Amino acid sequence: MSSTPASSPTRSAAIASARGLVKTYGKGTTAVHALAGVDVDFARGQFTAIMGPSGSGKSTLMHCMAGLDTPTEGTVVVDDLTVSTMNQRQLTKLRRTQLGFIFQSFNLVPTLTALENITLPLDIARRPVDRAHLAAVVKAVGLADRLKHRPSELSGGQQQRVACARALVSKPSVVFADEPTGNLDSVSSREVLTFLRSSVDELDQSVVMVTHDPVAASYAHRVLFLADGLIVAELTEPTPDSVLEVLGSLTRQKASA
Ligand SMILES: Nc1ncnc2c1ncn2[C@@H]1O[C@H](COP(=O)(O)OP(=O)(O)OP(=O)(O)O)[C@@H](O)[C@H]1O
Repeated sequence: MSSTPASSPTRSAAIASARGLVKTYGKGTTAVHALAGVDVDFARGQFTAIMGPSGSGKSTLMHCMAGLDTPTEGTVVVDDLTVSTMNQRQLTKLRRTQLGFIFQSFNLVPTLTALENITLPLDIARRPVDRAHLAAVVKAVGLADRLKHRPSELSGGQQQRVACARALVSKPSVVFADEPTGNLDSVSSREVLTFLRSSVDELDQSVVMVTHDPVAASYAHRVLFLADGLIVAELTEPTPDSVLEVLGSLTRQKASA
């Protein structure tokens, strides 16, 4: 009998997790505890948003999870691989083969077409392009008639949708998105967020997104709230109003502390 991926005893329910995650910048009296002992599980096949005030540790958490930064203490596991003990060569391979990234600033190569940008990670890794998956991703981001355009010939929203397709085309274990709608108007933001959500619901992707925007967070299945380097609250099935309410109560707690 073949077992489905979800029921396999060897696959954990969390696509990425951290235990006792500490990140300290600097030393002695000038030390900044960006992460102060975070325990977190990001569910497989879910869209998770990370929110919190400026300086609460959101980017640091994402960077430690994605092997872009090294934790001071604690363990990070992504798709059953222990990231926190990897050397630079292993981290590079992990990022190239297992992870997808979407940044606020799109980070497309200006001289390449949209299609060449999308397949670039596979070309760099010398991996074959799964044509059926590429077609599904291109269709999902609604870029089929823009594939020959260069980034300068695309709107900001279209450029970010190219970046989304690039992040997904290699079927990564998890996509990390850092403020993906930070440079977009509300219409383009909605397109990108709808795509990210559908990549989870329809393409079985796992997505972790840092955002300041309660509307963006409401597209996620779950929102985690950071304050002073710790996860202090969470919401499932968020709405913009419920997210704003938690953010407001965190701000009030901070003001009265
Ligand atoms: N390379 C660094 N060197 C020193 N301190 C750093 C460094 N990176 C981050 N920090 C500090 O760590 C803390 C957490 O930063 P981080 O960027 O993770 O917060 P954030 O929640 O993502 O903030 P923002 O919403 O403003 O982007 C802040 O106090 C920040 O100043």
